[in-house]
Amino acid sequence: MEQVEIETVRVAIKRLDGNVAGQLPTYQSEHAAGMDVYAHLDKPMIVKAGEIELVPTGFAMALPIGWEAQIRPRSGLAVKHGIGVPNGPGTIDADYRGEVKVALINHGKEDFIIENGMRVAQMIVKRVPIVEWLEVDELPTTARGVGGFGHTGH
Ligand SMILES: O=c1ccn([C@H]2C[C@H](O)[C@@H](COP(=O)(O)OP(=O)(O)OP(=O)(O)O)O2)c(=O)[nH]1
Ligand SMILES: [Mg+2]
Repeated sequence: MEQVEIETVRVAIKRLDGNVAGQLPTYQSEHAAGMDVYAHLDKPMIVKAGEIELVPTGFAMALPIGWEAQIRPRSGLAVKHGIGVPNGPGTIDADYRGEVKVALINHGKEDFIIENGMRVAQMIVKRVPIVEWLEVDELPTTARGVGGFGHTGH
């Protein structure tokens, strides 16, 4: 694969009580965009059909200021079992020091069992600019203007 500019970022991560044997998020392939995130459970959890559960991961982190993490669904779980992330992508703020948790929703017809160590979602770490509003009376015009929500056709 062609080597272009690669950016790396160091992020402080902490295993929470009981996560000594647990796994921290890991890339599953050499150039994966997302790191898979593991359920950290004492006993299996059930996400009943049509319901939402919050899955603990056993870690907390300190993202650098100006960065965020996104918790996204795994396609395999979505396609095979109807498992999604209801707040997807979930947002982890740079100032959050609590346990990272994964909200899962079961859109399928069958209850879904989560075992300890199951890869329940994936996490992407991204830069996010801090916005300063510049309030104006008139916005710059564009060809699109106010057209949206299917304005350009199908
Ligand atoms: O999938 C997620 C989404 C959020 N969080 C944690 C980290 C995030 O920084 C915090 C707050 O999330 P968010 O801002 O999305 O939720 P809120 O409802 O606005 O809560 P708050 O008022 O605490 O910001 O919850 C997770 O662990 N997993
Ligand atoms: Mg919030």
